[in-house]
Amino acid sequence: MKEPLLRTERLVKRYGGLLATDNVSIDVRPGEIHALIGPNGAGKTTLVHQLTGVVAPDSGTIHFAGHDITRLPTHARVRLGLGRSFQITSVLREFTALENVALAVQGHAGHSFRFLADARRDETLRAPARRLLDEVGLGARGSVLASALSHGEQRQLELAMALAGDPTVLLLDEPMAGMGVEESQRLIGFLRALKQKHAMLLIEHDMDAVFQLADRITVLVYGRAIASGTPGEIRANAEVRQAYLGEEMA
Ligand SMILES: Nc1ncnc2c1ncn2[C@@H]1O[C@H](COP(=O)(O)OP(=O)(O)OP(=O)(O)O)[C@@H](O)[C@H]1O
Repeated sequence: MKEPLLRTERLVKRYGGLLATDNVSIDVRPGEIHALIGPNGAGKTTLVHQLTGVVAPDSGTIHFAGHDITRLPTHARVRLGLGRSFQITSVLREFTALENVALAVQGHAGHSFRFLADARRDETLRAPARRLLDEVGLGARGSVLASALSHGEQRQLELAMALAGDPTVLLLDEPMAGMGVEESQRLIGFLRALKQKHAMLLIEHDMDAVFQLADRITVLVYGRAIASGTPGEIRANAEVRQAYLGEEMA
């Protein structure tokens, strides 16, 4: 079995008397999509916030790429290759898709001395930005203003912007939210193609997408990881069916 890239050990986060994450140990290995599922309030967002450095755990550790990152600030984690997409990326609506990705490439390359206007024209930024747009299926939409993209396309754009940092692990927070069936299916195809280069921790409520995409699934209920395994194992797990999946997967 491959060594994990990202690993938490017994992560605990309390809010007053509530255990939002209760000794959660989870890992992400090279080439895989590991999905984290569970009912509302199970602690998924709290776990991701601890991984990104937004929330400090009360106890437990987080290791990434050979480093103990438990107390590192967010930007240091990003620099090590821990990326995040959705719900934080700031797409500039009045810039084109290509310009947005070029700016993300610039941001990750640390060219902060350049002016914004330059970044939009700079071929050394636009060339990798074009490749990233191709990778997420937006190659033909580079010259379209971000504000004119469909909801699904904006999600693809955010994904391209997250990939600009070439993350070894990508945290995806509900990427399918608000998407129609066709858009979700397209995104599933792109994510599947990307996972060899960018392992992923996927938080998603759309169980069809989860069971299509995940190599492994961990189920969180009341802050506790009650089961972890392949999609087949999770589907067959009596405790999971009772606590969460219910009739949905019957
Ligand atoms: N800042 C906070 N202060 C107090 N309680 C919080 C805070 N953040 C989260 N909680 C509580 O911790 C628990 C876990 O919440 P969290 O948002 O992590 O769950 P979730 O699995 O992401 O839910 P959802 O699927 O609805 O996004 C919930 O009971 C929530 O009310």
